[in-house]
Amino acid sequence: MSRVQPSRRVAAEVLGAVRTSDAYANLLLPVRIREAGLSSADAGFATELVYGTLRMQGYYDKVVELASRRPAEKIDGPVLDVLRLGVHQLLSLRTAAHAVIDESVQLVRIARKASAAGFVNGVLRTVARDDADTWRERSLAGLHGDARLAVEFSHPAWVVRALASALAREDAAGELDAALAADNLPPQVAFAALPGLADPVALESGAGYRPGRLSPLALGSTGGDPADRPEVAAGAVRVQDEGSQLAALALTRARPVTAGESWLDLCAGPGGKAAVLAAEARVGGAHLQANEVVPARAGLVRNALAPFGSGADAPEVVEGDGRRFGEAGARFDRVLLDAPCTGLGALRRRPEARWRKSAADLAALTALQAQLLDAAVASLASGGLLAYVTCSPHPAETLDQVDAVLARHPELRAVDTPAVLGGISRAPLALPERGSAQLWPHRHGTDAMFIQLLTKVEE
Ligand SMILES: C[S@@+](CC[C@H](N)C(=O)[O-])C[C@H]1O[C@@H](n2cnc3c(N)ncnc32)[C@H](O)[C@@H]1O
Repeated sequence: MSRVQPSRRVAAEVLGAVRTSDAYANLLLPVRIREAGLSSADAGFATELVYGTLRMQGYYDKVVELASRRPAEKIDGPVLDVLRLGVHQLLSLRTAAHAVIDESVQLVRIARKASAAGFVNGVLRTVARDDADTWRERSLAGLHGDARLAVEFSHPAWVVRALASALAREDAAGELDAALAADNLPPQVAFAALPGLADPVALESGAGYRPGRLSPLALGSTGGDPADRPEVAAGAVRVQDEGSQLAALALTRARPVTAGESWLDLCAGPGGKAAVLAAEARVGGAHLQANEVVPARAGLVRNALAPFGSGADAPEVVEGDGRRFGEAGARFDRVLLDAPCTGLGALRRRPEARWRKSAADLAALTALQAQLLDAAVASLASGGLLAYVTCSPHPAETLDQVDAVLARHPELRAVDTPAVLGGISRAPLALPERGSAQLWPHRHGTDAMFIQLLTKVEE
């Protein structure tokens, strides 16, 4: 047992928990790393093993099937975890075969699957006999179209089709390979310096930061643990994708803020965009209400907004179903609907997400999105501004929702969102000339956020 490197052991445990108990790798892995007392080098290796294996799982299963002549679903879960980890090391990390095979055999023993030790040994020896290019050719032989891309880029076929149709709607079908490949690369860490609490220009020349790329709040990282930075610990600087920053700023900066405006964040958990809204609201003299239906996530929103205090001008956090805002009640000058969605735009940072969601989840999500959109429209004051945002490029969650809400509500008008973002971004944004903005990892280096501003005409 002692012959297994602790990082491999932690990685196998996390893969097991992701498979059996719906654990989130990004939440569980840091806990397991801490509990195992891994050095920072071992922690980095464990992270690479878990994230890399989960992202490429679809492709690795194809390799395992060819090498074992057995369908992956017929292989015992803990044994398959060890094989996936082994294939990742052999084909992507190019780790020495003897180390991978020896430790993989130990790992199945630790998983109490000693009877599979010979099988694991044989399969990984077969994989190690050929190089990554040979396995790639072999895995793709005879496959065409979506099925080929699904294996090559390790995405479920329905996700390949969703990305293809989103890109085709922008006349950018030729970018599909680049979009799929970008989902398999780790995102760069980006920070948001919250207006009024931190100054990105002052920080960007300091230790640990470099200038951001698109968002005027953004800072890049030169490495190290974000939690070690005092301004991060104080909540003045947050880890946040630049696409999310731009989505929040589209709402707050599309037009000047009038003191006394009231703003609503309808689906606020865990509070990343709410923090940007709260900072912008304070600077402009607006008041923010942040709503979240899941109590634990409402708690996260409270934590996210804690640096803004509890005075009369502090943001208010409320709990409940956002659809209740459609009933009679307060009207807001600006509303953010960052809707629950498939999350297909954040596959880089949630490595297991692509295997968890299915096309069947889409129908329930799109129905909820439409209801939340109706509530957002109802809660919007005349002349008010609504930002409909998803962390998904799936057209059923983005363009189709926008077309449908405009058809249901003749009082709504689409705002030229690429033009608004063009005025906010530090660098030109390659966006198609239509009313909606779709950011892409391969093109913008952000999550694939969709942003559509809408306004209610004055009655
Ligand atoms: C995409 S996330 C929001 C992310 C958030 N804006 C941020 O930047 O941190 C969507 C949130 O909507 C919440 N949600 C789901 N259904 C809801 C509903 N009916 N009413 C209000 N919130 C809901 C989810 O719990 C989730 O926290």
